[in-house]
Amino acid sequence: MLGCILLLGAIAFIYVYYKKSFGYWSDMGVPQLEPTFPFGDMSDAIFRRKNMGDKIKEIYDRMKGKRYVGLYFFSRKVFLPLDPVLIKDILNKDFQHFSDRGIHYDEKNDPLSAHLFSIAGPKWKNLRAKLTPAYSPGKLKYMFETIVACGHLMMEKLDEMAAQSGEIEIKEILARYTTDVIGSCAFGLDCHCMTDPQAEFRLMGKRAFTQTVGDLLKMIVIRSCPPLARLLRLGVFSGNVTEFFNRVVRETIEYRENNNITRPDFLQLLIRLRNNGQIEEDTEETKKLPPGTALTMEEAAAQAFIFFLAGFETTSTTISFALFEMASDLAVQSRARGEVDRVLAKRASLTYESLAEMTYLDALVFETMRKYPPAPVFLRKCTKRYRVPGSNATIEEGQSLLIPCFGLHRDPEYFPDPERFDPERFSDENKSNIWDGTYIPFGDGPRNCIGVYILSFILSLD
Ligand code: HEM
Repeated sequence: MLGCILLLGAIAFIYVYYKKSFGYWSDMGVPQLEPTFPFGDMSDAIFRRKNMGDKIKEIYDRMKGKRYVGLYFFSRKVFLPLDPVLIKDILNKDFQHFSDRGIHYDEKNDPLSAHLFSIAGPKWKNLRAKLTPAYSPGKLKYMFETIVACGHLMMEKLDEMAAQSGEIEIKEILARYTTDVIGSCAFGLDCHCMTDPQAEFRLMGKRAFTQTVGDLLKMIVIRSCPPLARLLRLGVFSGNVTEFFNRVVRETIEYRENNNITRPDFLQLLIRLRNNGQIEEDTEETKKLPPGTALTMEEAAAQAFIFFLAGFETTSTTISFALFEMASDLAVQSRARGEVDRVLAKRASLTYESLAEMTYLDALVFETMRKYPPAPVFLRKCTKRYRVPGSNATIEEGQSLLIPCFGLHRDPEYFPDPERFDPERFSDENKSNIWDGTYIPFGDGPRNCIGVYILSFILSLD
């Protein structure tokens, strides 16, 4: 009996607490929706009735005309800026207030989660500066031949499949292609995904992006109560995935060091960073950073892991949508094919330089990422109290922000007739008409996508 009374009391207390919390934004004069107990505004996304990108776009469309909206994830307060000028300020000019993403990581118990995408504060700043040269176009030139070789292998596989009857699941083939590419460029390993659909790298990549009910419950604990997640030692990824990537990186590094092998790949750059704390001669900027940046084995594994994770799914999704649009519009397809044929006719084989001549293909990829941004919404965490310019609204330290990339990209005010696929929007004549801050597939500001140069290779060489 006493137990029942205590339970009812606790539920009543939580209910009242949530109800009070749900008035936070409107009390501050920030527009909000109608949050429901206990999930706030996010029950559709939590229960997978809608994906997060679609849910935030729905809110974006509904609240269009406002500069920002206040949301609730359970009782947590989340700020959603809608105005591209404000978004640009948050990501660039006022970056010092929003330098983190607020993604859970646990260096001690789950070191693979402590990668460039998730880590925070000075540690991120330091590592980003040290890793930036590894992602530069100069360093990436060495990957060119590897990517071309993976592309040839895929063409052979597609020819073989086309000769048989039946459908081809192109997204799966492309995921195997991009896994092979990233596997060679990041780890220097031949992952064999194109020849073997059950290759371990492919299975692990698939597992990392699949969410089981157990994963969902774990995520709810991680997002709503990070200290409890740490106490329970909940890993962000499944145990198999963590164990696999830690092992691959450790074994490969040890093998290279014991046998004095060096290879022109991302792992080699990490090995140098691990041993020397730097990749290149220190620049004026990196000299100013605090010392002690040499990576541990676990930290190196985490950086190779994010290179893999951030790389293979985003690029295979983009190529799949580009192929879908080309299959749906033969004029677009024949223009792209004509350009590739013209450029290739000038040379015996594909070269690094020839990519720069494929301007229509470039525009086509840009338009694909406008219509189908692989990261439809991305995150920031407020690290220093922020007064929203031109208003009385404030964002407090610790609160999260969602950046509505998908909403902006499909907003008819910025991209007329947004459902129409039209690479001409990104032609040399037209691209200057795109409003600043409305096209952000790679994010923006100091914490934008570090892989921009690599992916232009992977996408164009397909
Ligand atoms: C179509 C392909 C890709 C898209 C659309 C994309 C998009 C993004 C976006 C939106 C972010 C967050 C930006 C922000 O918060 O402002 C990001 C971050 C990041 N991306 Fe990509 N990405 C792609 C491919 C890649 C590739 C190929 C790599 C590496 C091989 C990569 C590595 C990363 C990393 C490490 C970060 C975190 C950077 C940091 O926090 O300092 N991405 N990406």
